[in-house]
Amino acid sequence: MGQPLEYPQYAIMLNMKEKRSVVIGGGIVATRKVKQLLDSGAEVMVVSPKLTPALRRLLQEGTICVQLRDYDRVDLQDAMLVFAATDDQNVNLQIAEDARAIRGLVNVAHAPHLSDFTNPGVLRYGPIQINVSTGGASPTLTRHIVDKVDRIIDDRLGILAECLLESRLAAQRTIDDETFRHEMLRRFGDVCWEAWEQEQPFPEWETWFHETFPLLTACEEE
Ligand SMILES: C[C@@]1(CC(=O)O)c2cc3[nH]c(cc4nc(cc5[nH]c(cc(n2)[C@H]1CCC(=O)O)[C@@](C)(CC(=O)O)[C@@H]5CCC(=O)O)C(CC(=O)O)=C4CCC(=O)O)c(CCC(=O)O)c3CC(=O)O
Ligand SMILES: NC(=O)C1=CN([C@@H]2O[C@H](COP(=O)(O)OP(=O)(O)OC[C@H]3O[C@@H](n4cnc5c(N)ncnc54)[C@H](O)[C@@H]3O)[C@@H](O)[C@H]2O)C=CC1
Repeated sequence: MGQPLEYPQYAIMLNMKEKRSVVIGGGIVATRKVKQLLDSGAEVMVVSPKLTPALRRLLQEGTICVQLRDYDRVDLQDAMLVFAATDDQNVNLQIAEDARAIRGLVNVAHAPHLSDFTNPGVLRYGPIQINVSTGGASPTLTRHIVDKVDRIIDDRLGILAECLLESRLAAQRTIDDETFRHEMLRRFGDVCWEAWEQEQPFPEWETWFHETFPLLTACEEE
């Protein structure tokens, strides 16, 4: 069961593409973890004598590897992330100990205070990801916060993030002076943010830049 954490958790965004994760357990919690890992491009192995229908389907499709038996410490070989998600607390604790011996990072489903990492509630809008954590205090509270944030943010903000990425790439190609480029991107980002808040159309980078610096553009064209 949960206990207060000694320190706030360190926030990090992991690129899981082709990285190996092992999920021990084949129940409801394990299924949720597997889906989230697959969404992030991870390679997933599940170890459990029983599987939910969703996990069975993923096995049949060849999307995950499965050892259809009880956990054994060899299962942790080469795993970057380990999920101890069985309904047997002693097995979960043994997995945590074994994972630490091989320096893997472990999530213990029944004990946030014994976990190296926990999963936050996640909201995605295009490239934007908003993560919510209560430090293990209350997953129900996490879900309410997620729902509330989702009522404030919309998909247009995801589209804006994609447009801003394009404008940054364009600016990196065309403006050599770093200080000036950063200042321009900051100003353009502020203008776009305002447009999102006011529910106005987003300005286009080239047009905005040329309108803001007509003289500069005229010099360039000469
Ligand atoms: C520490 C953490 C570890 C981790 O899993 O990483 C953890 C641990 C535990 N969860 C428990 C219970 C529930 N978990 C959920 C749901 C979610 N749990 C998630 C994360 C986390 N859960 C991490 C901390 C997050 C934070 O810090 O805020 C979410 C946000 C994301 C995710 O799982 O990916 C996901 C939202 C899914 C969605 O939005 O759909 C529900 C609600 C539901 O299912 O609807 C319930 C039942 C109601 C309740 O208890 O509130 C129990 C008690 C078990 C028992 O009593 O036996 C423990 C163990 C303990 O606390 O001791
Ligand atoms: N982190 C979270 O969000 C939550 C955590 N929990 C905790 O997670 C535990 C698991 O919850 P559920 O998935 O709902 O349980 P579940 O009963 O659906 O699944 C348990 C799974 O563990 C497997 N298992 C049991 N012993 C095993 C072993 N020795 N080796 C490999 N697999 C083994 C079973 O075959 C089964 O597939 C709960 O007991 C609870 O403590 C519960 C709810 C949410």
